[in-house]
Amino acid sequence: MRPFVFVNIAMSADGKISTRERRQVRISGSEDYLRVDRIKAESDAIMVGIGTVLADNPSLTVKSPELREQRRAAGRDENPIRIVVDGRGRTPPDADILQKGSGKRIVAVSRKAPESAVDALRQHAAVIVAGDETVDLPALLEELHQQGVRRLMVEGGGTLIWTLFRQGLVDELQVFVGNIVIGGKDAPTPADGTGFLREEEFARLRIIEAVRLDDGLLMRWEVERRERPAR
Ligand SMILES: NC(=O)C1=CN([C@@H]2O[C@H](COP(=O)(O)OP(=O)(O)OC[C@H]3O[C@@H](n4cnc5c(N)ncnc54)[C@H](O)[C@@H]3O)[C@@H](O)[C@H]2O)C=CC1
Ligand SMILES: Nc1nc(O)c(N)c(N[C@@H]2O[C@H](COP(=O)(O)O)[C@@H](O)[C@H]2O)n1
Repeated sequence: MRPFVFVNIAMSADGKISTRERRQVRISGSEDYLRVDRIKAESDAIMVGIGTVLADNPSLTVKSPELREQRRAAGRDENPIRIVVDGRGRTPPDADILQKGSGKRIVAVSRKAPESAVDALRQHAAVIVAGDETVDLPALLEELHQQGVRRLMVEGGGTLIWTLFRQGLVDELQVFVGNIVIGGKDAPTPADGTGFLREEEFARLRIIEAVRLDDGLLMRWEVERRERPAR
């Protein structure tokens, strides 16, 4: 068993999620940031890849005091469990995700992570070891489900999102398309990695909602369920 997994990402009108220097850019407007805060507060856990932690240093906390209070009133931690997928244990111990806000943190590492890095991370987070070279995502999701995570939000980046799609582990995709063009063939996109080659491999989506938000567009897609071989 695994949690319901939904991806939320903001991209430019030309399909980029940051610049080619991987510098975080503001793509969402204020309405979308409020929406993101809401869906974060509704989630049991929020997950990013180490590339995002190193590039953006996000805290992934719930920003609205009202939403944090609602979570507390419901007997939950103020913030969802914050998870980093980090094969080699490269999360800096002073990263905002480990330091800012209350609540649980999990760093998921592979068996390739140096023991010294894992020991340092254990001072700030629970560490889950899954996979030999990279993090074994199906095993991680199963473990999260066992720990009570039912609704998992994935905030990026493109490599992690691609791997989840490749392994058939995404249930819903929410994309905010902002009114900017970033350009650059090397600028990251919502699903990077190697990409599918054959049409029968493509993840197929059904539209749930498309609404105007800020000066952009919010699209919600359901991912069609089918057996897809992991490569
Ligand atoms: N516009 C937006 O909404 C967002 C944009 N971003 C942008 O995305 C970029 C970062 O994305 P990426 O470099 O692709 O990094 P990423 O955040 O997807 O992390 C990927 C890294 O995680 C590690 N990893 C370990 N096991 C893995 C597994 N099983 N599957 C995948 N990765 C695994 C690897 O070191 C891999 O390189 C930054 O430029 C950031 O600004 C990130 C989040 C949201
Ligand atoms: N929804 C959204 N819109 C944008 O325009 C963005 N640049 C991002 N980036 C994501 O938000 C994280 C920042 O989190 P904190 O504010 O530090 O909690 C960043 O790491 C990206 O995952 N998102």
